[in-house]
Amino acid sequence: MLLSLKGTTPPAILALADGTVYIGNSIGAAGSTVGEVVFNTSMTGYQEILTDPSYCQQIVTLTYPHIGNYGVNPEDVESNKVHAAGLIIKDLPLVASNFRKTQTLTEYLVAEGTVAIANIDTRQLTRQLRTQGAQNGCIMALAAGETVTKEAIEKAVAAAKGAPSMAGLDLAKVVSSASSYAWTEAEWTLGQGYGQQTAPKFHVVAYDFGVKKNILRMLAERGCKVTVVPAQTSAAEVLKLNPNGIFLSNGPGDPEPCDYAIAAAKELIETGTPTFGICLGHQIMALASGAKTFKMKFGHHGANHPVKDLDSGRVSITSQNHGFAVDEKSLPANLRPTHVSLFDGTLQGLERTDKPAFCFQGHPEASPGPHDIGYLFDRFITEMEKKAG
Ligand SMILES: NC(=O)CC[C@H](N)C(=O)O
Repeated sequence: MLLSLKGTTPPAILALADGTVYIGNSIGAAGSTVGEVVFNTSMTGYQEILTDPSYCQQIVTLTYPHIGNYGVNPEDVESNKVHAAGLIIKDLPLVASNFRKTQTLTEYLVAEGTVAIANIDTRQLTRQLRTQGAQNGCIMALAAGETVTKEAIEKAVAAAKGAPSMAGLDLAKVVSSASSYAWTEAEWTLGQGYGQQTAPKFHVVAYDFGVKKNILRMLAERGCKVTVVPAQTSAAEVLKLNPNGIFLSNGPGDPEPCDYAIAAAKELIETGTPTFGICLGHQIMALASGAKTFKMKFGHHGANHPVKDLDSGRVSITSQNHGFAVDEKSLPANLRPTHVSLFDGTLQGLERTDKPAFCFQGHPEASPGPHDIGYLFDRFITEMEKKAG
C-alpha cells in the first residue's frame, strides 16, 4: 500500500527557467535553491547521488518513482556532505525500511540543509528536459503554514532565470579539498564494512576535482597507497611525491575553464607516468592532449547506460553522470577512442597511443550502479606494474 504524502508536508514550488511551474510538497529543508535541473535514471543509490560532488550546482530529478524506501546510513556516502543543489522526486514512501538505515531521507535532507520536493510528475519533467535540454530551475520549499502565492511563483521563476549557466563554470576548485591527505579505506563487504589498505604496492597521487570516495576505495583495494591532492596542485609538486601513477578525478562544472588542471595533466602525462582519468578527469586528459569538449543537450545521468569496448567488443552496463563530452572530431592523432556510448554514440573512453594514459567518461567505480567496467581499475594497476618492470 502506498500512502500519499500530499497535504502532510508544506508545499513547495519547482520553477524552470522557461517559466514552467510544478507544485509539490517539501520533503527537505525549507528555503530556496537554484541549479541546472538534470534527470538521473538510477533505480537505487539516491544517497550516493546526493553526495557525489559532481552534482554541485545541479538539481537532480530521479526518474524512479519511489525514492527513500530504504532510508540513509552513514556508510553509503561519496563525500562528506550533500553536494546536489536540490532533489526532485515523485513519491516518498512513508515507511523507510532497511537493516542499515539510521535516518529517513527527510531527516537526512533536513540535517544537510538540502531543499527537496516530492509529488512532482517526474515523467513529464524528464520528457521536457529530454526534448528541450537541461535547463536551470529553482525549488522553493515553503515553511509550515505558508501557502503558494502568485508572488512566490514569480519569485521562483525569476530565481530560475537568474541562475548561472553551467557552461563556462569552473567548479572543480570550489569542491576540491583545501589540503592533501592520505587515503587507506578499501572496499565494503557485508558484515565487515570497509576494509583498510595496509601493504601498498604502488603510490597513486589522485587529483581531487570533486573525487568520489569509492574511486579511492577501489584504488586502495587494489594495493595502492593513495595521496589525494587539491585541484590546483602543480605537476612539479606531484612529481616530488614520486608517484607510480596519477589519477584525475571526476568533478562538477565545465572542464574547459580548468586551465590549471589541464596544464598539470599535460605535463604529467608527458613524463610517461601511468595516468587514469574518470569523467571530469577524462575530459581534462582529452583537453590536455589537444582535443575539445562540448556541452551535451541533457547529458548522461544513470546507472543503466550500455557502453561498448571497441577493442574487445564487450558491452558493459555503466554508471554515468556527465553533461559535457569530448568531441570525437577534435581528437589528435595520438588520442584513440576505446569506448563508445550505445545510447548516442558519444565518446566514452580514450587512450594515448604514445603514453601510458587512458580515461573513461562514465563511472567504473559505480556507487551507485553496476560494476561491469571495474576492469579499468585493473588496467591502471597493470600499467603501473609494466612501468615498474
Ligand atoms: N561526473 C563528472 O565528473 C562530471 C564531469 C563534468 N562536470 C560534466 O558534467 O560533464
